[in-house]
Amino acid sequence: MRKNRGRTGRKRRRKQFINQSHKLEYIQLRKWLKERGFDDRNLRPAQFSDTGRGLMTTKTFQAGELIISLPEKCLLTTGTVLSSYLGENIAKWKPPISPLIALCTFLIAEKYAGEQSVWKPYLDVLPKTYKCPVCLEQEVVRLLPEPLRRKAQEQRTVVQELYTSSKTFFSSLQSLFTENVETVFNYDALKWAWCTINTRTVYMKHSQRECFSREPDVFALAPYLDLLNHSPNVQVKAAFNEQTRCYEIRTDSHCRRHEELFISYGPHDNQKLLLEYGFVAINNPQSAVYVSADVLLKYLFSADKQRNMKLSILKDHNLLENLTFGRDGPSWRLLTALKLLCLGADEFTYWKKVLLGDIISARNEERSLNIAAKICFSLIEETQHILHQISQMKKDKVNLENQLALVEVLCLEDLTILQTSAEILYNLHTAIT
Ligand SMILES: C[S@@+](CC[C@H](N)C(=O)[O-])C[C@H]1O[C@@H](n2cnc3c(N)ncnc32)[C@H](O)[C@@H]1O
Repeated sequence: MRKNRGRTGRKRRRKQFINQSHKLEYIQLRKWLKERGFDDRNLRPAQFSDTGRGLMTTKTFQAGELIISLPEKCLLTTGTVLSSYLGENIAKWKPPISPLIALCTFLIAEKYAGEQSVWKPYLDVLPKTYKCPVCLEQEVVRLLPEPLRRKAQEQRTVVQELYTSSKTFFSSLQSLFTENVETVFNYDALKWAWCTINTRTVYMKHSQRECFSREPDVFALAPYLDLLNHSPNVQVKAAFNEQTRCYEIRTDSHCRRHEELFISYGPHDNQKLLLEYGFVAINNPQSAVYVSADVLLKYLFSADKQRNMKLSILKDHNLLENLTFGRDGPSWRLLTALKLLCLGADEFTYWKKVLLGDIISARNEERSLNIAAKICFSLIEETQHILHQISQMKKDKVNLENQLALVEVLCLEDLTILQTSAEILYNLHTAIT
């Protein structure tokens, strides 16, 4: 069938969106930004069917063009915090707090200030909740694949410890608040501030200040600019321009009028995107399914006399981590680890050649491809099992619908990768037998 290349066809293929710029919160935000020297006419907030809220273009952007230039006055940095009513308390506090906790404190305090906050127009458009793992229910975290599940638990611990270790500093701010500081700076408030910073800041290096601990001071919240969503298929140049004193982003891609304008948050796979930003990108070319060392070892022959030596070689060469299946099949690292593990007793002396990528024997190639296929099939089964669990839970736990939907998308993406890998493995196997 011929593809419809007419106007209607083109229109139908376009993404659905609803312009949001008429909404009071965005009108107020734009007014606030205008007072600080930012008056953009090329981008509009919009709600997109697939990516949620983002920025839509009102003109075509050419590759290399400046898409946004946000004056320093609009940025929220540790400089903003230090020059605020919190500055004196932070400067006095020993041991010094981290730049991150300074920003969290400011966000929580300003949100509490409500109408009184000069940052209100910005705070009003910030998400009320997040979907980073620290915000997910434990029963949802348990459904995540490894190593994401482990990293999700680590993230929870990091935020909990940050809260515990900051409590005495928060108490020192009591004179600034009428309400009990324990109520203002509660765990949920810190989690919200932490996620705001983790998911929305741009990188901006600030010089080390005595009043802060040695942790890097590299964050800036950039109102409006932080409405830009991520696409794994674009590249951008983003930095603070010392001459113009603006935070600027240039895109390397062409973007047509009335489409969503994307930036890149970095070359992240879906596990990293979910961990750091609480979302998953469909058809992410960077994405991969991880094979843990435990899974790999399940397929090691227990009678293999060289088993321990093989394991220590893999460990020494950092080949027990980052073993993956991608859209182009098993990774070089996974196949190399398998080839080494599959060396026969008579082939073991060639282990260095395996690490260099040489073919040792047809037998070794076949064995390693067989095991790769077994692992791939077991991961397919595991992912299908999780998807089944998710569909059950969706019926029983309606309140977890959004969180479950996120894990479901991740699993579906993983399943596509694994099925593609299984096909590639089949073809490779057929080619050598
Ligand atoms: C810097 S903000 C971008 C604007 C955000 N969508 C909003 O409404 O405020 C980063 C957050 O946007 C969301 N996001 C970014 N890119 C996305 C995408 N391609 N698909 C879905 N959500 C995305 C994630 O929730 C992420 O934590």
